[in-house]
This record gives sequence, C-alpha cells and structure tokens, in this order.
Amino acid sequence: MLNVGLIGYGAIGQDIASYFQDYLKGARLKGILVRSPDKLRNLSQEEWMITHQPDEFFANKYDVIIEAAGHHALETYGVQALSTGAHLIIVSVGALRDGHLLQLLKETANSNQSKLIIPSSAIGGLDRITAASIGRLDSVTLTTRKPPQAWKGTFVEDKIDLAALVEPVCVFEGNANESARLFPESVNVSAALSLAGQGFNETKVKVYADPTIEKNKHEVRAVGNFGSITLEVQNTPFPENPKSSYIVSMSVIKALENLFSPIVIGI
Ligand SMILES: NC(=O)C1=CN([C@@H]2O[C@H](COP(=O)(O)OP(=O)(O)OC[C@H]3O[C@@H](n4cnc5c(N)ncnc54)[C@H](O)[C@@H]3O)[C@@H](O)[C@H]2O)C=CC1
Ligand SMILES: O=C([O-])CC(=O)C(=O)O
Repeated sequence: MLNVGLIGYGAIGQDIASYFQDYLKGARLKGILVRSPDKLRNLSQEEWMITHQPDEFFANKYDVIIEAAGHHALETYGVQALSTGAHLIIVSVGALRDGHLLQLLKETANSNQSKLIIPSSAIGGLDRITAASIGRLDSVTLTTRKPPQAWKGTFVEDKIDLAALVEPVCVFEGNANESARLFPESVNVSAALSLAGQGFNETKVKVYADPTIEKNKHEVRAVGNFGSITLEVQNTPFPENPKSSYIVSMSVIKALENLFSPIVIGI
C-alpha cells in the first residue's frame, strides 16, 4: 500500500482526493497540505491529516507526493518532496520552464532514487512525442482554445472584453517558454509538450479565447522522421475552476496506479 501526500486542495486536489475513497485500492492518502488555515475550517476531517503547516505535512513519511497547487508551490516544495525519497507527481509543469529548477529536481530525484513524474494531464500524445524525440523531430505545435470564462484573472481580461466576445480571438502566439510564463494556471500543457519533444524554445504555441466552445480544447501537431501526429483533445472543465479539467486528476490517478499496478499501458 503506497502512502500518498497531496499538496493543494483546489479543483484538481479535491478531485484527486475523491478517487482514494472509492477507486484506488493500492494507495492511501495520508496527508494534505493546504495554503490557508481558513480552508481547514471548511473541511470535514477524513482519515487523512490536513494541515497548512509544511513541517507537519512533511513529518509524515510518503511514498508518493502529488503537487496540485500551482507553479509557486512546485518551486517551494518540489526539491523538499523529492529529497524525502518520495516520487513526486506534478501538474504545474509550466514552472519547469525555469531550467535551473528542472535541473535541481532531476538531481534531487537522482540522488534519492525517487522520480519526478509528469502525467499527460490535460493533453494527449505525449507517449508518442517523447518516443519520437529519440529520433528527429522537425516541429511540434500546440493550439489551445478555452471558453471566455477560462481567461478571467489572466492578462487576456485586460486585452479584450471577454463578455462581449462573439468569435474566437488569438490572445497569444509564440513559444512554450512564453506561454508557460504568461498562463501559469491555463497552458501547462505547452510545458509538458516541450519536455516530451523539442524543448520550451522550439515548441510553437497559439492560444485562443473562443466563445463558440464549451470544453477546453488542445490541438497537437508533431512531425518528424517517425511520421506525424495530429491530435485534438476536448476536456470538460471543472465548474468550480473552468481553467482546469477533470481529465487532469484522472491522469494523475492513473500515473499513481501505474506505480503499483502489475501492468502499465500507454507510456
Ligand atoms: N498539466 C496540466 O495539464 C494542468 C495543470 N494545471 C496546474 O494545476 C494547478 C492547480 O489547478 P486547480 O486545482 O484547478 O487550481 P485551484 O486554484 O482550483 O486550486 C489550487 C489550490 O492550491 C492551493 N495552493 C496554492 N499554493 C499552495 C501552497 N503553497 N501550499 C498548499 N496549497 C497551495 C490553493 O489555495 C488552491 O486551493 C494550476 O495552477 C496549474 O498550474 C491545471 C490544469 C491542467
Ligand atoms: O485543463 C486544461 O485543459 C489545461 C490547463 O489548464 C493547463 O494546461 O494548465
């Protein structure tokens, strides 16, 4: 039985926790680290420990720690988590555009026989693109589209009137380094794609605010000597946070399951 710690209890964190109650058999949730003590007041205490104090959280021994809290949390706790010997499953992949952080996490994982695990989360095709990167990759591009409400709280809100939007508007075009920086809560998929394929500078990204759709859409196109891949995913957003999608927590749970399952599919 794997002991699991969870950092972050927002839309994704709460959904992840729900799978421990009725789905996962080989892992148990031992501790949750939240940011604000206010959150604790609203939570009914389950069998796991919930704390806003990092020392208390890390005093537990975990086999796996899951980050579902944002770039800053990964920057703050990533190295500490791996240095306990736990594997670290992350969703805030965009933080790894900082090559120094990525290097530090790799070195810490290496010296503690732990692993930094990056599930596909909201995107698909990473299995194929990371395999294809063994050969020659010529281009990897991503087009992300989300409905207007998903862009609230981002710089897009200052640029266009989201409520008045009647047709799709391109709000960003550039490389994954910039998209991961400009949209820390919304375009982590570009970072995962970069790490699988051509890196942050070479991966080309377009982002649209699109009033004609209800789901979060990601279109991936990669070409190389392996052949090519064209993939479109449509993710059902969380009602409580339309920037994120249900498939993210499902993907994390599958990555966790792969650690104890006798069979692993689709890597
Ligand atoms: N890789 C991917 O495909 C995706 C990645 N994400 C990443 O997941 C993150 C979380 O997404 P949601 O759950 O939808 O966001 P959310 O805003 O609903 O929840 C984040 C939670 O983390 C907590 N938190 C923040 N800093 C913390 C800290 N230092 N310690 C403990 N808790 C902390 C917040 O209080 C909040 O409750 C996003 O910010 C984004 O970076 C989101 C969607 C897709
Ligand atoms: O959930 C999604 O569709 C994608 C997302 O927010 C991200 O990549 O950060």
